[in-house]
Amino acid sequence: LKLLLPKLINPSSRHNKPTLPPGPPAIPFVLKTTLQRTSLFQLELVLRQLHSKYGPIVALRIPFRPTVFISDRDLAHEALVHAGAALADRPPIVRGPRAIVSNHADITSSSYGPLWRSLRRNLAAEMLHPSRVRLFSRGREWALRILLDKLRLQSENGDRAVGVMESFQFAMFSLLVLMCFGEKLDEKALEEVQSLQYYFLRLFVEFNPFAVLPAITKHVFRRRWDEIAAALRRQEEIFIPLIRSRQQRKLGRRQREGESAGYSYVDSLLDVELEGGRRLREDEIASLCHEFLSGGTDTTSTALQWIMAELVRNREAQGRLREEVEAAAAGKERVEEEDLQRMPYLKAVIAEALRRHPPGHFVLPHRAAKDVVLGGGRYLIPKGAEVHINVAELGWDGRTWEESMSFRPERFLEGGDGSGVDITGSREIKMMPFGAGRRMCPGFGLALLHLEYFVANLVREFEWKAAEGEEVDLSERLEFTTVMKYPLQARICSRRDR
Ligand code: HEM
Repeated sequence: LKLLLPKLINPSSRHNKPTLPPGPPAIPFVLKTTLQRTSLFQLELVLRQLHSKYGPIVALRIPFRPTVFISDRDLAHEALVHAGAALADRPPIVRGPRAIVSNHADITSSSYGPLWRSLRRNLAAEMLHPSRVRLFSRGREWALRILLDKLRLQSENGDRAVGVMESFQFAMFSLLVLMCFGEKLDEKALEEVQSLQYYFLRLFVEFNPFAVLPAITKHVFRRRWDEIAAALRRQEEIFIPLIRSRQQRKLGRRQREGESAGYSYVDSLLDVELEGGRRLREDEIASLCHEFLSGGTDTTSTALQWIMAELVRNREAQGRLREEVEAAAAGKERVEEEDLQRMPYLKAVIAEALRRHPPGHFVLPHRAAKDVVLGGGRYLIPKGAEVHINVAELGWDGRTWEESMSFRPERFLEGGDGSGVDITGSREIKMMPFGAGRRMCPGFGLALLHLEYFVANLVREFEWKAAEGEEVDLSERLEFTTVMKYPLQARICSRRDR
């Protein structure tokens, strides 16, 4: 390390060989430990300063695990697409709650290998392929009804503004639970599972006392450890009977009564054959269900809230969208899925909101499986380094986007700077709310469908206005996703009473 450090810090000793990207001097061990215990995502402000000092690629010289931050679209494309395979790994998960919750069986934190491949292929082909997604159109109608009923009740509040995020989350969660377990759970059960999900999500961004020496810290923070273990047990108590019920159904011995769907994520997981022919255990299936529910609900409802917030602020955009929706679904009770294809402005509104307010400001951490060189041979990302890409900064880059901080859906229509943008980033990256490359979010198609279907119907059903005399505040706050600091309060007036 002594030999290496001067070279890393002093660029003149480079001799044109690729070197670690620029950055502040070596970070002492104490800081490394703190970084590991808190979330790197909380460093966003510090990073902005580092990027303005060192440029679009910055390395923190953390001993044994240099950590690289990228906020430039070409470098991001090089890292995620060209060098995709070498940077498709994930850092090992820090021990403690994160590891217990994922139970070493989820897609998100699996290293780039056979387990990840089997699980991801199963999710993509058996659940998220358009032919599978179509199986749940009745479920989407049902979830939409839940949402509209809740909002209608809220709108009876006269002209007062009401908070809408909880209703968004509940409807989205009900739908994901139906897709996951094939069952419509009652409201009480749904609320309990949902509150457990939020409990686990918070663990990701809170201070993690078990990251260092868990064998000791778990005794020091005994109460907290026991509380997490109890929440996990409770989640399994709820999930495992639901999993068994699908297994019985598969074996032709249907046990549970009530409404159930013909297909579910659990059904696909029961059929997964891992390397060596092993099947997934019940507790592993439970972890994957947890991942499906948390991955699918929180991000999508966060995005939905940002979209509706922008539409409340931009009455002109809301009016234009409503006209498009009315024309495409004329004479129908609801906007149906096939109508969405005739709504370019709706797609533009959603793309613009995802650019301006990506629910995740960073992709999940990537890890270099071997030495990788980026920036035309200039920067070395050594094996074992962590790589973080700043999704939000890419979408706000003034070199790519005109008036990048304004909400202007028109830019995604013909002739605009976002026209024809490839959201998967395979050709080039201009924005990447779902990441890009091998680890890109497999749920992006489903998320876009849910957003389009819900937004079109929400705008058709209600007029959305700000609270009397107030403007919607777009300040941000980091939870698991980047949410509205002041959750949206809107006056929602049914358009059926006009
Ligand atoms: C608006 C909604 C959503 C957004 C903005 C979003 C965003 C992301 C991002 C940025 C990543 C990390 C990519 C990377 O590390 O390079 C990711 C990964 C992932 N997402 Fe999503 N996501 C959304 C919805 C969903 C849905 C609906 C599902 C599933 C039903 C899902 C499942 C996953 C999974 C399993 C991964 C891990 C992929 C892997 O490691 O291979 N997401 N998502």
